[in-house]
Amino acid sequence: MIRLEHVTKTFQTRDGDVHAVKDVSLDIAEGQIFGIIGFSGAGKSTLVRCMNLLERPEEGKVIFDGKNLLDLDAAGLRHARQKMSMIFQHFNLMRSRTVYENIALPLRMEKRPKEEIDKKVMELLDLIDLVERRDSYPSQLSGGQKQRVAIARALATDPKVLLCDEATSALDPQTTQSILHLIRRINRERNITVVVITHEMLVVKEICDRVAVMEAGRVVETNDLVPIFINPIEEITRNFINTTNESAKIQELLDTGHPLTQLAENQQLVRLTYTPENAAEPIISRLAEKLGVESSIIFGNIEVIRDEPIGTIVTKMTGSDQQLKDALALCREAGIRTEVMKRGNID
Ligand SMILES: Nc1ncnc2c1ncn2[C@@H]1O[C@H](COP(=O)(O)OP(=O)(O)OP(=O)(O)O)[C@@H](O)[C@H]1O
Repeated sequence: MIRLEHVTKTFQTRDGDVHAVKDVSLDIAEGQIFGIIGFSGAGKSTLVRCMNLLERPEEGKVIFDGKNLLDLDAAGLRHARQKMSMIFQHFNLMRSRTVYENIALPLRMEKRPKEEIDKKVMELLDLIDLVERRDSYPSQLSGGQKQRVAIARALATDPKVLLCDEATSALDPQTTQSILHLIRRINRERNITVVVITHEMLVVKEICDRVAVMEAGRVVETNDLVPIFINPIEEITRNFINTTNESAKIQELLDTGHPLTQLAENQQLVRLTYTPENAAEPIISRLAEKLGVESSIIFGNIEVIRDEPIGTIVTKMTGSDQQLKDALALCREAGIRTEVMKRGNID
């Protein structure tokens, strides 16, 4: 549906060039919810704005529905943009217009007949569950309600793609959940491809089918949701994933030198991540029986991602240098991901 090929965007500023997006290639399939995650300044907003040419990349191709948008004339681009709607963190509603008028606006700009506009707006008000608030002004609505109106307005022109730039970042967790459910419903029921820009892995975990991780203008890792949780390659990806479970707390305990994380010279602290396929493996007893390595569990957690349970435990393993190395190898052989968080002899 959307393909970016070697997209590069540089801003010229008084302080020099800012390389916001560097050589990014991505493939977003029709019907997918595609997440782009990264810290502030990673280039996510610029990248998504390159998708509808709100920012014009100086290099690369932006292919939407088989056409390179950079080759289109003004009319062609206008037409393509009607099929790609966008919602924002701060909703961007017209404050002087009612809910009804805000949703009707894109249709009025297209000079659609009044009856058609009325039918469409009422259908969308029903979808966002705000029929009763049709005559309210944005200032009379909660943040979640405002975002619902923005979503309805974005859907008015029957887009094929919905671009969401930090759409839930200004909302509380409960409202975030309800907006994410609405986005997922729209995706499923209307077959609208969704691109979600976020700095929160919880958002990715909740609704995305596939995710790209951005760092300093580049996409450093892309994968489907479950594999990226089971086997993240880049450190930044691992850090994002750890924000979705309590195992990040272990890092805090490590950083503050908590007694639980103090190690003797013959110990190592290891995070083990396992999936249903290898969960049956009695790894802790096998380490003891086969290698004589003792393990004490200091943390355990199971997350369910797309109905797939993914377990994490953090263990303190005790043994000689060789035994500890063999322990890691045995875990890996069993398909369990291992990450040594700390070694006793390098305190
Ligand atoms: N119009 C602009 N002019 C100059 N620099 C810009 C412009 N827009 C973005 N940048 C710079 O490009 C880099 C990437 O910004 P961008 O907003 O795309 O990142 P982001 O990952 O979306 O971060 P945030 O979530 O904070 O918006 C930043 O260094 C930013 O300051």
